[in-house]
Amino acid sequence: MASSVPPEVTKKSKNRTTSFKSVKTLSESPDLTSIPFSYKFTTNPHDKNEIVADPDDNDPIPVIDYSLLATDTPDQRAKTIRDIGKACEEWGFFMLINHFVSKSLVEKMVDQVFAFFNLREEEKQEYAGKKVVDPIRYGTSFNASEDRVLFWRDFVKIIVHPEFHSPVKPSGFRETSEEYSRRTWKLGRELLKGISESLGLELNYIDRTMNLDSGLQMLAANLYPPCPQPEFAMGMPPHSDHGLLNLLIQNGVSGLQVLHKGKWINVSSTSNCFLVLVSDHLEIMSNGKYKSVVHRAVVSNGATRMSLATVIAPSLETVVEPASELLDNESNPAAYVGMKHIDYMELQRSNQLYGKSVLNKVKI
Ligand SMILES: O=C(O)CCC(=O)C(=O)O
Ligand SMILES: [Fe+2]
Repeated sequence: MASSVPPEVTKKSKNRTTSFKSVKTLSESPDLTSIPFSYKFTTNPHDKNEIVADPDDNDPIPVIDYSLLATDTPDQRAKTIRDIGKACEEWGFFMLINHFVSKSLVEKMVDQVFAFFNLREEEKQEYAGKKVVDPIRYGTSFNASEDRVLFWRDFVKIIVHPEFHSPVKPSGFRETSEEYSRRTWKLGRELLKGISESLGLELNYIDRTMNLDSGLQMLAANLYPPCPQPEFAMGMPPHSDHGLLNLLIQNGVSGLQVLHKGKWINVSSTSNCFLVLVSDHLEIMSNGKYKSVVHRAVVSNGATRMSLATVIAPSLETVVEPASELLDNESNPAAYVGMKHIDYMELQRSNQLYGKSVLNKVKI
């Protein structure tokens, strides 16, 4: 049976009992030719019957040009809002180009995330927290005490709104992540205005009802070091995210796959483009009109992959339920029960991460 608790690191950090062996440390062992049993799926986790494909020219991944949403030309804005709505309905996902987060800031942020993961293990383990609302939480796998098989991934999650937090090291992380958080928060809120309109609601509907003035923004960075047996390991299993939107960037190494019409579609990385994922709370508030996208991260034995998710989410105290304006007792009754955001996060944290298992718990 696979052990559910990762092997201890030899050196424990001060005052911590939760130390673990990171995948980074493991992957750097000079004699590693196979993965430890605790990371190994006994059957190939990339099921033989599943279809993995590159995007089809006849059904391409939707691309939204942000500059056309921000334009003063009403026709162009209206068309972009329709395109966003279509992408949220048909894919739960789109690529965003021509936005206002500069390429140099994105590159600096990627460098800082790598610098964080390159700190000494004891320095990172200072942040080996347990609770979903720990302001900074460094960990491995998804929920190492719950996961039956460990995932080939280390992560750090940092809450940056409503209060900004940053690890002290590496130097420069605070300044870069503060600016990056500010820009992406603004971008997320602007996108949610367009999304409100695409649902036929007033511009500020989501902002207001999700209490975004005190909304939760979290930076979630993932590191996927080279894996000697990628066919038996998984970086992140199929899942959908909590929150409204996830603005994802990656370091130029592919590995993200989204589930679309029963196929896993490889999403390659293009420069200075955000991958925008519809998340569970947008599915709930839209009463299922927009579907949160199921996605996963596969690993390889090539270069280290890094991804950085920026979660744009309701305040922790907000009870998220279908928007009453969209409901109709006869033709569109509420399909989800309301739940506080923080309770939803706890539910996700205390369960195995798999598909839409958490969302299904609030479905009527
Ligand atoms: O690494 C990726 O591309 C996906 C990351 C992800 O799904 C997440 O952080 O929720
Ligand atoms: Fe995700």
